[in-house]
Amino acid sequence: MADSAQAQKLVYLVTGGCGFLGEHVVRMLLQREPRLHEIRVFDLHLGPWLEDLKTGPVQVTAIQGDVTQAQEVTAAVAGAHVVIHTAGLVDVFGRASPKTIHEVNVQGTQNVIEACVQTGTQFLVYTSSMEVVGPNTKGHPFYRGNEDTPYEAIHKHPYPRSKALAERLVLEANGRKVRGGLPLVTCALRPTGIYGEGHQIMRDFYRQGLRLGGRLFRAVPASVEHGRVYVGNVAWMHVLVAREMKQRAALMGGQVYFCYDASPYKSYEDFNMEFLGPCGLRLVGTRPLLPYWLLVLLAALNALLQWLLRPLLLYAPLLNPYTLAVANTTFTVSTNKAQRHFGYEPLFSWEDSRTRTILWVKATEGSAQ
Ligand SMILES: NC(=O)C1=CN([C@@H]2O[C@H](COP(=O)(O)OP(=O)(O)OC[C@H]3O[C@@H](n4cnc5c(N)ncnc54)[C@H](O)[C@@H]3O)[C@@H](O)[C@H]2O)C=CC1
Ligand SMILES: CC(C)[C@@H](O)CC[C@@H](C)[C@H]1CC[C@H]2[C@@H]3[C@H](O)CC4=CC(=O)CC[C@]4(C)[C@H]3CC[C@]12C
Repeated sequence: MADSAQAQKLVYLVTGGCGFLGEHVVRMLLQREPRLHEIRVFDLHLGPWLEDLKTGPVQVTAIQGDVTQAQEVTAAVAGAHVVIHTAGLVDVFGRASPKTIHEVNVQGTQNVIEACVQTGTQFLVYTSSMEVVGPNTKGHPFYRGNEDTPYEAIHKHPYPRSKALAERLVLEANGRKVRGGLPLVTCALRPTGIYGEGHQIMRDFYRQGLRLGGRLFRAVPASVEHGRVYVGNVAWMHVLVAREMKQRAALMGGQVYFCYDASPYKSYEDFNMEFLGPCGLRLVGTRPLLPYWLLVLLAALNALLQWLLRPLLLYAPLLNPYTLAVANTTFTVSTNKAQRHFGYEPLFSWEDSRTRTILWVKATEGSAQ
């Protein structure tokens, strides 16, 4: 919102502000949004690191709350100029029930929208996902696609379904009159697989490799490319959209934007090795060591075990029918819509993103070297 009132002191609310992406958004706002008066960090689980942010000139307000509780959301939104809604259950491993995923990701998003309308907050940025598009259940590749590329989006898994429903709510809310009579301006950002400092799945792969004597075993063909994007660039895109959407409401309102940077197109596993290799791990096999049908069988066995063990414990391995299917389907984006609409350029180069991620992985549990 680059307007003449540069001195205007703004109040931002970041839901999910203590999550992997959310923390980077909070820190990016503090570093690169000069008009901030207050940043409200709303999350079910508040991080201890928030206390360290309270020593600066910007008021940092930690709010422990649940997006499924409308009154808690309304109280947190009231008085905010901008809401960046990243909170969500990012679960493709069967940890949460489909009902809970829907309640958090869809009803929670509806609560945020209604809170903006009821309290007069005019700008809402929603963290959507590539999964709103695909990969679809037919395994159709999405190769170097953009926001306008035709693609048969078919969702059966609770997570992508919830993201698609929530994104539609956000885009349809664009233009609604908020309290005071001004129009609500909404945007949805679609990151591909986010990586970087704080990525728990990367940490899980690292730990798995350490347990296996410094080795990981290829399960996905190197030819299956997956788009990935550095968390710092995703955070930067959120900050930039929030800044520009007031001046460019007619152009940006109700739009979706893929999050992208210069991260290379590689298979999910080969991309992870860009970071895990320098930390001492080795990816065994130039092609999958097990035939696909056996991987399908093992994934199904994992799903069965999860169901059988659920009354006793949570068994949620990385390999399940959904993760195997997604990992084995090419999904890459090539677009410049964010650059054309609001001047986005990645803040972090591939080299910088890679170095930062490697340093983080090494710091998590020392190096395997
Ligand atoms: N991690 C990835 O590769 C991608 C993530 N996204 C989206 O980015 C957003 C953030 O994802 P991550 O940072 O990866 O996940 P995360 O799990 O690290 O962060 C989500 C945050 O939301 C909070 N949260 C969950 N349920 C809540 C509730 N009921 N009320 C309030 N807060 C709640 C969690 O405590 C957590 O801090 C999500 O909306 C996700 O769908 C989109 C594309 C890729
Ligand atoms: C066990 C092997 C088959 C291994 O390769 C499985 C990898 C698998 C855990 C990941 C492969 C693709 C990932 C997803 C993708 O990056 C898109 C996503 C978008 C989101 O909004 C949330 C995360 C995720 C679903 C991501 C999750 C992990 C993978 C399935």
